[in-house]
Amino acid sequence: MAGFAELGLSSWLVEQCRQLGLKQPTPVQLGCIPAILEGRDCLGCAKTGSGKTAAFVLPILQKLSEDPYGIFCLVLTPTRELAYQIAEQFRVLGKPLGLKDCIIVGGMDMVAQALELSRKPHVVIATPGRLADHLRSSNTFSIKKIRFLVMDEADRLLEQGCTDFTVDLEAILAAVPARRQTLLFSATLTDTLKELQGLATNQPFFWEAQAPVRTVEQLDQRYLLVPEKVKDAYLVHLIQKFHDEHDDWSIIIFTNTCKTCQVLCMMLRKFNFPTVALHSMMKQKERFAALAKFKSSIYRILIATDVASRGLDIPTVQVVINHNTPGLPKIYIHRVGRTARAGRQGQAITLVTQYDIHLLHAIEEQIKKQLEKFLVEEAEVEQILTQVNVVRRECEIKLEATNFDEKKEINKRKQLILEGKDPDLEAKRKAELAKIKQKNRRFKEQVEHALQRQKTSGTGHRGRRPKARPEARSGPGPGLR
Ligand SMILES: Nc1ncnc2c1ncn2[C@@H]1O[C@H](COP(=O)(O)OP(=O)(O)OP(=O)(O)O)[C@@H](O)[C@H]1O
Repeated sequence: MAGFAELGLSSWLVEQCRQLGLKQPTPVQLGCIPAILEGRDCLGCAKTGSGKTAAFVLPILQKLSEDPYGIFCLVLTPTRELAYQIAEQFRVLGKPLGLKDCIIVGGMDMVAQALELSRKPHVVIATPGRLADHLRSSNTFSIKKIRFLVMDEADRLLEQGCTDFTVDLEAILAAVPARRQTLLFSATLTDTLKELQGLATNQPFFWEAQAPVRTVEQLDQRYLLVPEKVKDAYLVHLIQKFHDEHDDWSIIIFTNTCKTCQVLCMMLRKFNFPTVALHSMMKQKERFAALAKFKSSIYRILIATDVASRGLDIPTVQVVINHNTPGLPKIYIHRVGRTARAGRQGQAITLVTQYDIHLLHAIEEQIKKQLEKFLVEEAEVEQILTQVNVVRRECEIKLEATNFDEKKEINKRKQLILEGKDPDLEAKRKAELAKIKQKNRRFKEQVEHALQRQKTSGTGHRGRRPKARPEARSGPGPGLR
């Protein structure tokens, strides 16, 4: 197998890899590094924890060492925490170069960032919203001459989720040169490949890991069927079990909303589990502090929304628990990918309520693997059921007293005003967009059902309009909020 030197990397970079303990390139590194060094655009799709970051950091550092200037490279990433993690890889691998990097993310001081940008760092690592704000409001820096544009978690940057980056990306793309190398990476690139290909037009090199299953082999994936009303008792039971059976344990729990995340964090603390929360309603400093405490194992449980589902590399995480079944298979892939990284073992347990079984099936279909049932001692769960429900209710009441919902609404409005938008108009626009999306989704489901029916009946009637089946019209169950 080729080593880092055979990929065309300079000896100083090979030495940096050795010092970091990277002995052999991973497949995505083997595939992408030579193409990037040749000057080609690159779309790299490989499983979670397979070393995609170094696959772009190493060749960029090599090119930077040949022709150093600032701003040489711009890396875009969907979350603030991920921006810091990528910057760290640049710093460690680029140390002999005296690399200057700059992190531009929301929630941090804008003036200090503007100053840093004006000092022409070699590499800027940014979340789109804050970088676009700087482009709109400041002329003390330019990204007109960048050689590399990297989009990490590229599919997330392009999709129109609850954080929609489209407008900010347009502003950024208008400010970068047409002649550049564009590198796009994710574990789920194939879902948005067409849109992404429009961005990478310079002899694009597409690298995708060939594997029958879309999640890593070392990951033990299970589901636990639980009634909606008592799922928290199962959660507490699961954590207690890991606590009792392992000396050294570390768990990430994913929830669907900031409020659930906060309530569950309070609840788990009441049960004396060392828990920290991470969600977008927290101040940025609190977010960083929480992550640092979890990384250093001061706290063994991180309870988070999907703000932590992508990219975070915390080697000590042995278990991921999905408190809700993710509504999209790709969210599941990224969440469970927080464990079993870089060849390590890991376990993922997804709580599935009576309303979420169709979501579980969709996940299994996408990852091309059936999840096994996780077995628990029901009697043990029953013993704690009432206590857990009472504690959760207490925590809810306590949280409500802090006006959590109201604060969330105010925060949202503040953010929109800062972006120069009218909050009321935005709410209307969002509602309309949601309606259109729902209509499209229903139509897609109807077509899929019709096709499925055609396939099973084997008649193959062509040109017939698909009829809606009642369940296709009913939409997601209450489990999917
Ligand atoms: N060649 C290598 N040999 C051993 N470990 C490696 C190698 N390259 C990277 N790693 C390590 O593997 C871990 C995962 O890498 P990385 O965070 O880049 O994964 P990723 O593919 O970007 O995952 P995700 O899709 O979750 O973002 C890191 O801790 C990194 O240091």
